Amino acid sequence: MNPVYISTSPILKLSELLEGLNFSSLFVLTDENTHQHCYPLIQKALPKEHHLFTFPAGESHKNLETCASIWSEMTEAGLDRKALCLNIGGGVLGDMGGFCASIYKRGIRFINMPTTLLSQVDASVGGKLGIDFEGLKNHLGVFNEPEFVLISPDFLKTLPENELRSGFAEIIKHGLIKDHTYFEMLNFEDWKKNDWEYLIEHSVAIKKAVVQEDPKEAGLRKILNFGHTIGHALETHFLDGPNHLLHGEAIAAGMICEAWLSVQKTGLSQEDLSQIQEKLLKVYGKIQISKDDFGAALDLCLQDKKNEGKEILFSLLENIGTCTYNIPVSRKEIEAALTYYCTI
Ligand SMILES: NC(=O)c1ccc[n+]([C@@H]2O[C@H](COP(=O)([O-])OP(=O)(O)OC[C@H]3O[C@@H](n4cnc5c(N)ncnc54)[C@H](O)[C@@H]3O)[C@@H](O)[C@H]2O)c1
Ligand SMILES: O=C(O)C(=O)C[C@@H](O)[C@H](O)[C@H](O)COP(=O)(O)O
Ligand SMILES: [Zn+2]
Repeated sequence: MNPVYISTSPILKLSELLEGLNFSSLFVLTDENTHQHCYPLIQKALPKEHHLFTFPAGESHKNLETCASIWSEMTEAGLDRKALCLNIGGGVLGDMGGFCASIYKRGIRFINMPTTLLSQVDASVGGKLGIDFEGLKNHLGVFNEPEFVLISPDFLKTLPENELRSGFAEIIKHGLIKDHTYFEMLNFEDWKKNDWEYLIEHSVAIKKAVVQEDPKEAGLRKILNFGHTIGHALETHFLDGPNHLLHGEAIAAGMICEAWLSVQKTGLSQEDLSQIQEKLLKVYGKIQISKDDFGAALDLCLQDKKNEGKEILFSLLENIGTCTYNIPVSRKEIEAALTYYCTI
């Protein structure tokens, strides 16, 4: 895996790192918010001549149409194979910018500067790139590594609170799947008071260790997907409506449903379920799901990338800190998990 740097002097670090790369031109990608809040914080580190492209923010723009606009811009800017793409943004921008760079002229190099908590602790690390397609999360994509990831916790100063909370869900996931002590030390009572710098470092270490063992998700890496089979289905189902969910909000609900399934299927204790549920509900509350949503959510689970043939395969907990994968779960059982969530 290529290096992940965490630095409180992003201008100095980026200048130094850019010097080591021999590139013909620099293409900088931002969305409308990171253009305003993040680009100015590192502009001084960039060569005066660079090409800046900004697209609209949000999950609903993580699609082929935005990719087409990025590829057109890269073409108009005359980027050759030695060009370098700098992604400044959250998970949407990193996933899509990396994907566009990987496809353009069969691949140019790219760098990730993640600017949300979620992208700093999770999305920027591990080389999963892609976009949503026909209402399916990350349906088109590739595995490919950035030259490096440069994380600056300073970016978080302008991040809206609901986005910070969304990122916290992936941190909670890291504790649940790999590190009981980490889960226990998280502050759920007053979640905004968590020590983000420490959590970024520790979560990146957990994610790196898993990805290094299984970069292309042949097995072990599936544990990083705990909460995501049902979480993605909910995120996608509610994407364009009034009950729109951020990624982490959907995953938080998904983790409760999948912790319940873990009690039924992989021996998670009832006490552990109660603890997980209580802590997640304290931070995220309960999302509005009704029986009318179940059919669409169940159909979406059929498209999960962990599945094999017609079998829906989940990653489930054995206890807090240990996760197993490739557990077949029937439609009926998923429906029961959603019903459980509705009744808590
Ligand atoms: N590749 C992976 O391994 C991986 C892992 C987890 C999630 N993801 C993907 O990541 C996406 C979610 O990422 P996200 O939560 O970062 O969402 P995002 O990229 O949409 O960013 C959230 C919002 O915050 C704004 N923003 C970003 N940085 C800011 C800053 N510093 N100050 C002010 N505003 C800022 C953005 O413009 C956007 O409106 C989802 O599409 C999810 O599927 C990918
Ligand atoms: O890195 C991984 O592997 C993950 O599963 C991390 C997830 O948090 C992330 O949301 C990822 O994008 C999900 O990937 P997908 O393969 O389920 O689309
Ligand atoms: Zn995720």
